[in-house]
Amino acid sequence: MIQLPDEFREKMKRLLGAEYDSFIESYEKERVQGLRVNPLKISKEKFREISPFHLEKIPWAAEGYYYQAAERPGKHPYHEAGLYYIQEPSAMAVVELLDPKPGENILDLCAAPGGKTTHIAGRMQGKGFLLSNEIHPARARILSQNVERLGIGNAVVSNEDSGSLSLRFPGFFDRIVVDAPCSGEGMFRKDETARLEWTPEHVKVCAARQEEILSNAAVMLKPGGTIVYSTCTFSPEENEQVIERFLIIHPDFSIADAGTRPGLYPGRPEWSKSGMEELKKTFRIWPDKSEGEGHYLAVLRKCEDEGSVKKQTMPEYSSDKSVIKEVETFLKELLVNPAPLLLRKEYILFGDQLYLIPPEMVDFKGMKIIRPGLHLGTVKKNRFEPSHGFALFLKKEEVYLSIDLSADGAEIIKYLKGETLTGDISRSLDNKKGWVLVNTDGYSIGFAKLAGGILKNHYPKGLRWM
Ligand SMILES: C[S@@+](CC[C@H](N)C(=O)[O-])C[C@H]1O[C@@H](n2cnc3c(N)ncnc32)[C@H](O)[C@@H]1O
Repeated sequence: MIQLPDEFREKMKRLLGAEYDSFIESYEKERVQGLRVNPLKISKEKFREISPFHLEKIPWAAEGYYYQAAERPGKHPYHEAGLYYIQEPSAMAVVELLDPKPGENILDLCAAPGGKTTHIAGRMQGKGFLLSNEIHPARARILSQNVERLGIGNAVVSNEDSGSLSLRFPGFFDRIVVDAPCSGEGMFRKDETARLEWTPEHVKVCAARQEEILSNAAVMLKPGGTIVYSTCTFSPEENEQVIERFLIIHPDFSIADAGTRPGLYPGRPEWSKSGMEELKKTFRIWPDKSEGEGHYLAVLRKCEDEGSVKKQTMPEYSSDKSVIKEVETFLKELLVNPAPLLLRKEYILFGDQLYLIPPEMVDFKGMKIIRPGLHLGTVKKNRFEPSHGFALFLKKEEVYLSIDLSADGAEIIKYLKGETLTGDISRSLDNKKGWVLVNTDGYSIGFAKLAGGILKNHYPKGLRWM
């Protein structure tokens, strides 16, 4: 049995009373593993058909499945093609409750490594604007890689603190996720560091930080908008008590009634300071009652009549004619139907890197931005080189030149290792030349460049399999 902090055990015993034995026994069970299908790439029905894994439905998550730990889906070509995201099952409840819609402005405030962001983007279907923010620079880069891997084109990845963002985006977002940094008691089965770092003082520090982040989120929400607050911890100080204080300080907010959900249990008013009955409408996932590690969730709604929303200024899009001509020529050569992208004019150049930013993104001068939108590629002298992210965004049927490698074959492994592709594969493209979209079982995974019958591998060096 794993070693739990003594004070944690005592506290949970005090809180749970008769329910304690069952709770503590759950630490003797194996942790459960989940993956979430990425609808930007594949439908869940199709994925079930082609999946080499033994999948079982997660009751509270439309795109979520349990898999067997020994199957290691993180090491499969489908993972590199962004067909799914590996995510702890209870964490999938957050976006279910958020219920994002195509066309909305959505903020994921504490977003790395990207579980909620990739889930939200799947629901948005490429329409609307997703700002995905992470305070720690190294974690923000991992988040950006996951946005790329899942082929997301309408997200901006930023590296800001919540206070700075709130000055920039007052009343701007329809929905916000605050998946707050917490003491991680729900991670104890899988994460030794969370067990070692846990102290009652750490719980208090987390609670103060959560209140600050949630207050900043409140500023950025439109009247009538929704925040989902969540943690992966059990302590009432970071859950019911944070929501209780938030509602007292923000009378323009209330807890939304999200009904009942399979596997989700009511919040505990008796663990708040005032016994606030409304807290019953928040949710808990318990590791002994549901097949998940544990979570707390609250859906908060801002009332409708909050005065006018500040008008935002738009960014200065790149107007460099030679760059735009270069990329437009490239898109016409690559794409069967380039019109939808050619109509877009929201180009931004970061050095020699060209991005197409979501049209709703406001002026971001002075902000720390890791990924300002869809990364189209690098502007070189008299030519344009497409990015890996653009390959993952595209679909096989959208391009003139493509090859398809079986996920079970040797060629895909060669490609993922960065080797040059020769023989039958390049011959299948006759004497053509140019950028070729590489697919695995029909799903885009990267680019190669065809010249003289040889396909030069453009799978990024940093991602290559050893
Ligand atoms: C629970 S994790 C987020 C997990 C993520 N939402 C996902 O689904 O993959 C909390 C995140 O908050 C970040 N964080 C830490 N301190 C913060 C602060 N003061 N303000 C905002 N975010 C913070 C952490 O770096 C961490 O990435």
